[in-house]
Amino acid sequence: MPATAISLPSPPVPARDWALFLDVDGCLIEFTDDPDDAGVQPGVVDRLLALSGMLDGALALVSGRRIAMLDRMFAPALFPAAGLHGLERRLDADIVALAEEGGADMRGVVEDARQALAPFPGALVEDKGVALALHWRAAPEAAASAMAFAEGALARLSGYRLQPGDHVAELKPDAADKGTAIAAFLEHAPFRGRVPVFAGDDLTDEHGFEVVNARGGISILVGGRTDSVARHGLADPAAVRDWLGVAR
Ligand SMILES: O=P(O)(O)OC[C@H]1O[C@H](O[C@H]2O[C@H](CO)[C@@H](O)[C@H](O)[C@H]2O)[C@H](O)[C@@H](O)[C@@H]1O
Repeated sequence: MPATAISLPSPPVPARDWALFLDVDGCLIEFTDDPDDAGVQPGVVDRLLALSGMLDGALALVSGRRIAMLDRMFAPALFPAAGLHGLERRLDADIVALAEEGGADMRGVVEDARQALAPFPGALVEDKGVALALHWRAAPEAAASAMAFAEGALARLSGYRLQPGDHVAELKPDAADKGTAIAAFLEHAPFRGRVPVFAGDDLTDEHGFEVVNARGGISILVGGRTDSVARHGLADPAAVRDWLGVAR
């Protein structure tokens, strides 16, 4: 039975035998109206690098963003990462893409999405190549139109699924999710054989929580969602940074 975040116990302090997986938006960093305005607070990168050293490198970012965008946000660090909700992966040097860039069908959907959201100032279309996000954080009145557009567009995109999120609807290939990405990392050094720990806030993170729970790990819901399978909770990104030991 899912529990409310407020009833979830806090996670233990990070331990040397963990494989630590961290979601980004809404978990490590606060939400902003425009995804391009989101930034990583001072001290976060240095602390994550220190934690990665403590874990012999077993720390990865697991995000809906592209890995190239994560690299810009967390520069100069290049952490192991899963991007696009698991469709991109980097264990050490190279980024492996599990789905091809969107073709003509996707280009048409992107153009039509821009038209569908044009009447709603502040609503945004984020073109991620193989995936597409329709955002309405700054235009809540666009929510129903964005969801209706995304549901309708699925018929035009073979092999795609709708990934709902926090003030966002995303269209992405159904080839992977955050759970399959975490499971794949756990097959390889330095992640293999460690206690999997995953912190995240959104519906896409539930796939990761399920994998971590099934392996006896530690799942951590950030925020107050009430429909999660996570077994631990933290209130917000500031609490996540405190838990990780980021200096204030
Ligand atoms: O898996 P995550 O790292 O949490 O990424 C999920 C999506 O995050 C971004 O959108 C979210 O954050 C934006 C910036 O704060 C916010 O404006 C938006 O409302 C949120 O949904 C990102 O833009 C997406 O591509 C990610 O999939």
